[in-house]
Amino acid sequence: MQDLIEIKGVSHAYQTRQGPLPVLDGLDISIPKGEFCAVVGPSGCGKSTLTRLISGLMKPASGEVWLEGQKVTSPRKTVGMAFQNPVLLEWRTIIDNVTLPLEIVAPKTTRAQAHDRAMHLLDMVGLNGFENKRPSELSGGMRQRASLCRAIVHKPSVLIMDEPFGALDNFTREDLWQTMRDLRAAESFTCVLITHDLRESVFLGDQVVVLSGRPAHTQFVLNVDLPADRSIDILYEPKAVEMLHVLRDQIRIAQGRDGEVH
Ligand SMILES: Nc1ncnc2c1ncn2[C@@H]1O[C@H](COP(=O)(O)OP(=O)(O)OP(=O)(O)O)[C@@H](O)[C@H]1O
Repeated sequence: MQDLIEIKGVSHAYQTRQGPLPVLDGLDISIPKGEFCAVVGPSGCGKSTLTRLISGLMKPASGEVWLEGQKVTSPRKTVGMAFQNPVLLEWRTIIDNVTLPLEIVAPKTTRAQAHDRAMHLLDMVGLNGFENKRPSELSGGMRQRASLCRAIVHKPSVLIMDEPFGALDNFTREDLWQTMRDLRAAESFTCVLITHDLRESVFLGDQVVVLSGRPAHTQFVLNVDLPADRSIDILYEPKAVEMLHVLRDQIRIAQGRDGEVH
């Protein structure tokens, strides 16, 4: 089967006043349709750069990114994105924030269809009853739930998330992991998650890709051989604990290659 996301020999450097800054170096990642790929690596190794390349916001200096059998050369409608900062528009209600992508990428959607789709998702993430609130009336975790709904409201085939749970406290974060697990079971997207949290990568991932220090290549790929309907408790079981040890060792190796880690 053809992989839904293929990153083939991708290298990239930023032009800075000090000269070129090589960030990615011959990166290879393959993600089968419907799979969840968590990407971890030392700070500053190029993880966010990778999300910009997959989403088509930037072109790699060399190598190729393919989505659904097509080479990525510009931003695509079939991609949804969620970031650490949910960036909801304060002058719109929560439901109007969630339906926003439909106005942009699917303008033929009727108001009733958009409303039903958004309410379905808000219900799934536990925000039924908050649809007419403004973003500032919600907690950080609730805003991030709304942001996840907005990222998938147009049924993207690819969901790219850059540290979406990074600013939340531990308990809220674990709640959001479970919400993400349930959304994933109900909707059919292929996912790339950038995270600094190894437990998050094991809980949510089908594979965890460890990037080396900058310029990053694929240092290690862990196949997360755990049941799809995993609960948080699974993270305390020996198999998951062993995976976390392996990943921690890999991060140490990656950090050793790049002196600039915090
Ligand atoms: N537009 C840009 N111009 C120049 N340098 C950049 C640009 N964007 C990012 N960089 C640099 O490229 C490197 C990789 O950045 P990137 O944000 O992709 O890393 P990251 O792994 O996501 O970082 P973190 O883990 O800290 O979020 C960093 O050293 C960063 O300072």
